[in-house]
Amino acid sequence: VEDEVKKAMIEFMDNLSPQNDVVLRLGNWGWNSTSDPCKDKWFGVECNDGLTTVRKIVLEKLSFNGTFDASSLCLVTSITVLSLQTNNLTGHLPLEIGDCKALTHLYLAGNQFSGDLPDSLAQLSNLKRLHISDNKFHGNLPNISRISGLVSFVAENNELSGRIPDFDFTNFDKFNASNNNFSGQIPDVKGKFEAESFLGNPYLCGIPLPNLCPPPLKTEKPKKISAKKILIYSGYVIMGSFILVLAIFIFLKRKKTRQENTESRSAMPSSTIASGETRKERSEYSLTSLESGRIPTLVVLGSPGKKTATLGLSFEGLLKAPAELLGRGKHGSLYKVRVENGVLLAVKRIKDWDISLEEFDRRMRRLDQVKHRNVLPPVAFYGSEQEKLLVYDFQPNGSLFQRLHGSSESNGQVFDWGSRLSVAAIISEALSFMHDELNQDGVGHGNLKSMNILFNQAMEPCISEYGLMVVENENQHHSIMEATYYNDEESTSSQTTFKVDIYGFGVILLELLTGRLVQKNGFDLPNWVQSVVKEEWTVEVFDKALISGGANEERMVNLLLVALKCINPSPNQRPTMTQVSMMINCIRDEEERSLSFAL
Ligand SMILES: Nc1ncnc2c1ncn2[C@@H]1O[C@H](COP(=O)(O)OP(=O)(O)OP(=O)(O)O)[C@@H](O)[C@H]1O
Repeated sequence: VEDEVKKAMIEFMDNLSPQNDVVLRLGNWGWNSTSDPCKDKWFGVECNDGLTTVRKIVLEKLSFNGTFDASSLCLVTSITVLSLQTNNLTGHLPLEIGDCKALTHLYLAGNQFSGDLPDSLAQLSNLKRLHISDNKFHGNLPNISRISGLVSFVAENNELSGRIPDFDFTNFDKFNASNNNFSGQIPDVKGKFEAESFLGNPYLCGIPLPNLCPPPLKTEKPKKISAKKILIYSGYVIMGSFILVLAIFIFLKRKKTRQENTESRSAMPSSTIASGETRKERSEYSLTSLESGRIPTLVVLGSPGKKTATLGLSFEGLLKAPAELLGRGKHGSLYKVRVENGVLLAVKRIKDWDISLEEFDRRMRRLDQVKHRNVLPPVAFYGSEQEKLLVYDFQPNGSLFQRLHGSSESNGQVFDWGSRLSVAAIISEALSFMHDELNQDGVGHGNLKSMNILFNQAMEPCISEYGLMVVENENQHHSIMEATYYNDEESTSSQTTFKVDIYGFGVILLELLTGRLVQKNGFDLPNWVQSVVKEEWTVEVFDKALISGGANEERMVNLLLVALKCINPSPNQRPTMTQVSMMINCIRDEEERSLSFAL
């Protein structure tokens, strides 16, 4: 370990325990300039395997009564875990804590710290656990909700005030803000924490506390309407009624014409259902923007014996059915629709897809020909100039995104290393198959992400929404993260779409390995992993749940290497999906061999 590091650590220790008797004790514990923190195993210090870098400092229950000199300690930028719990440390938490950039765990509970928490805490973007309970911290919390990987915040018994930041509680396993002076509405805790986590804050309100928040104050009194205005409004009403009568007249006339049209089209093949746009009931979504000149048709795909086809799916039935909005992505909205016979469907409504109707029709029929058990085929489609509808069977078991980042109670299952490796292998095989089959057509997935990996009835992962995007000219409207999919010179190649998928798949592998969200509040998973890996191979990247579950580190590193190949900034350097699939299968074979040895 370098001399500067040693010096900084000794300085930090001198401030922690200014009393001589402790310094004497330290004589036996190391912490002096003649020895090495790693090789001579200073008390409370843990290093990397090569004994060159200090990783953890744990100095708990030692009755230290000095101060925390972060300006010295944080010169040791490699520290990931710092625990000074249960001492008698006083003073502020210094601003320089923000320089301890690698920190993942910061435990300061059970001391006499006081003052405001510094804003620089919010710069610790790798932080997972922040425990500061039983101190005298006061003031507002810094914006630590921007730290996307945070899984616990424990701060009971302080004097903290202001609002509780809008944390994303989805990944949290511990949270306690009780016995402080927090006020205002509690943010949505996603049902993960009970009242105990918030009790003892007299001005805090809302779920999960029993006291509801007061309704927002009404600022404006209704104004009196003058006689002049009444006259104007009555004019509008009369004019409105006249327009309404006219509209009904035109509508009835058109309806009659359409009925005649429909009758004359009854000789069409049974898989193509023509329908008019009249309907008495309206479901939550409406297709009012359908252009009038064209009679919309719903094309039902699949063999005639296929379940959904025989259930007599029709466009009109689809429109009438009750629909629930599941999500609004950047490419369109997704609805869960229960059709007449009780079957649940997922209907994707895409607006402004720059694809001709002929190409859309050709593409959907082509996709219908390429079948893989782990790729969800559309069961029907509808196309007009302005919008396209894609109908899929509804998958009841959620997405990979939910499985990784949703609450563990919701599915009651642990997502262990074996299952994650298996998901990676299955999806890579399915994608490799699709890429091979559709190579000539140049149709890739185009929007591969963990939300588009769904678990079917048998809990097998399936790729959904394959081929819904035209990638060639998407550069203009891609998000910041996706911009890295492209390299300017190479983006015009017809193979771009496949390379984009490989990047997307690499990111899914990173999510499986780290358990972290891809991108949130400025956090960028690929960049983060690359920066940690660049320093040196480290287990810090991996999801703690995998490590505590006994996952094999070597195989995790091997999978990480595959992921890094996939997210290579230069598309041409990325492997093909067939190569990726082979690499992952090798890792899976090794895993299986090791399991059979263990038996
Ligand atoms: N067939 C399906 N069955 C059940 N759930 C689905 C189905 N298809 C998608 N979902 C889920 O519905 C939600 C919304 O899906 P949607 O496709 O609108 O999101 P998105 O992929 O983020 O959007 P976009 O592709 O426009 O970026 C997601 O959680 C997704 O996992």
